[in-house]
Amino acid sequence: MSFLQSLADRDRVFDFLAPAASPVDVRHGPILYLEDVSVSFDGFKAIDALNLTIDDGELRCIIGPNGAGKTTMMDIITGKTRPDTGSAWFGSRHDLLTMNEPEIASLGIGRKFQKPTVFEALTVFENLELAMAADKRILPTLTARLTGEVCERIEEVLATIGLIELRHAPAGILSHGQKQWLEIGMLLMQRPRLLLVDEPVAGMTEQEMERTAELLTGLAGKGKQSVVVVEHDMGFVRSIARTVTVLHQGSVLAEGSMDRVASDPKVVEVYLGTEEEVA
Ligand SMILES: Nc1ncnc2c1ncn2[C@@H]1O[C@H](COP(=O)(O)OP(=O)(O)OP(=O)(O)O)[C@@H](O)[C@H]1O
Repeated sequence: MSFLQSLADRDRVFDFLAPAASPVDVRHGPILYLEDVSVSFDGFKAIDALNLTIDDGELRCIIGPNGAGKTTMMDIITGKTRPDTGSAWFGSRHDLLTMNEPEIASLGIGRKFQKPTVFEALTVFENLELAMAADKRILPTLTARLTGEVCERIEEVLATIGLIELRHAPAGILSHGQKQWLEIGMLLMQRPRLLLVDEPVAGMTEQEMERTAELLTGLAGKGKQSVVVVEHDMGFVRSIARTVTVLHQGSVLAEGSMDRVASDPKVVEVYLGTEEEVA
């Protein structure tokens, strides 16, 4: 069938005309809701009856010793790992356990892995442009109007991540911290509602850590993004944390303000004898 013929086919739904996934509904509850989630690997319970609730616009830090289940929890939220039991909802409409990874990403859940994976030969601007093109709901070449919108969004994101001056620089010359911000920017291009960020400040200078703290706290907000940060650096967690969740052996050991969890004897006990220190 020719393209013109296919346009005349009244029953055909084109990808670029299809409505975007129904928006996340947070009117009556949290943006992310995990209930009684468990998963075992070869009989070992990596996640054990985990309950976690993240509110719209919240910035949540997740801490826990090595092997506590932090990565596995992120894998479950993004559809990479399917739990054996439990439920996982994105707002009140989207049952995450019925969806695959691309479907979950297109709902507005973005994940930033620890190592930055920007395209080094492309400029900062081009990296952001490419991130937008990866959004199947937008055809960047469709019309000039769309291209204008894309450019506007890129400018907004450049300002948010503090890389306006470096927009034409190849990503390969950026510092480690700047690459991390660019990758966060690439996620922002698709206007996620929930950002999962894994160890964002590992390997950063003090100054870069401060800038990252500002960036992440600035991103979180009702109707903007909710941000979940998994981080080992306790100084950084203290600098950004409102609510901290401590994972241990696949379930929540403690939750509350940094001061509250840091003085919880159960938390002190699991961190004793490890390299990390809750301070
Ligand atoms: N695919 C898998 N197969 C077998 N075991 C796994 C698998 N994924 C995770 N595990 C185990 O599950 C437990 C939880 O691992 P996970 O990586 O989620 O912990 P973590 O809190 O992210 O640790 P870290 O801080 O070291 O990254 C660990 O004991 C790990 O060895």
